[in-house]
Amino acid sequence: MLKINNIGVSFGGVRALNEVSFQTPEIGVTALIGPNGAGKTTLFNVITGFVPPTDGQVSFDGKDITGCEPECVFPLGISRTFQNLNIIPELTLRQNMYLGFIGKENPSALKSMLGINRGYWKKAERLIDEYMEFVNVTEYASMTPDSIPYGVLKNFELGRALLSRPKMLLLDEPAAGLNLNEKDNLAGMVQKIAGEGISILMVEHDMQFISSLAEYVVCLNFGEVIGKGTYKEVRENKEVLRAYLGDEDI
Ligand SMILES: Nc1ncnc2c1ncn2[C@@H]1O[C@H](COP(=O)(O)OP(=O)(O)OP(=O)(O)O)[C@@H](O)[C@H]1O
Repeated sequence: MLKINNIGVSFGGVRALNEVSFQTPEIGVTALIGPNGAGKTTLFNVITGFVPPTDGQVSFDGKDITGCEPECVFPLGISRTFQNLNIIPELTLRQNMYLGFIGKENPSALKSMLGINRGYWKKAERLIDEYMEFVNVTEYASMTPDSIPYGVLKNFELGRALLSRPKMLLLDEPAAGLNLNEKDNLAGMVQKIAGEGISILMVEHDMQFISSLAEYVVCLNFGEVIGKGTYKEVRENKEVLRAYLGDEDI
């Protein structure tokens, strides 16, 4: 589905990614792991068009999307969440949910003002209700983010990313900052989403969370792939262990 071929990214003198290649399975969950600064978020930014690669190609569903900007990548069916919450503080949760439509479908503003495309907005309202329900945030719909628990806001971001009904979902540290109960709930949701045929690529540090979900794992260190395969294969990979634990602990 997603093919990363020889990707390199340089930020001035910093080589953030170097000759990164892997392919995600057609369906299921792929985890992208690696120590801090390994290049995980940079790779997400390359895939979603926020950072153009210096070298290499990205293809999705057989289409070359290298260097495509976010507004071209998103309508192809790639949706994402960010490491930090991307929520407008002045808007209610429900109002923030509308942002999940921007860029996928662009209803005419004039028709909306004249009330000609009511059907579109009815469908949008229905989808918003459905996905807020799915991620268990309905009871917070009319509240602004400052009075909503962090775990709820993380769930909300997942729901908003689903609103565009993507083929692939990129989750940047979805379990970060969640308690055990919240992580369990999130794992259940991720499993359901994957079960519906949406391919998931997630950056995550929580190994227990990864082991319970990911069919395929790719490990980066200093911008390079140092291991890929099943969770078990990667966990037993000496280079991966060295990157996480240091030489003396192996
Ligand atoms: N816009 C930028 N300008 C310059 N250097 C950058 C930029 N973005 C990232 N880097 C550098 O590229 C490298 C990879 O960073 P990146 O954020 O992708 O790592 P990461 O694996 O996501 O780390 P973390 O787990 O801490 O989020 C780091 O050395 C970082 O300092």
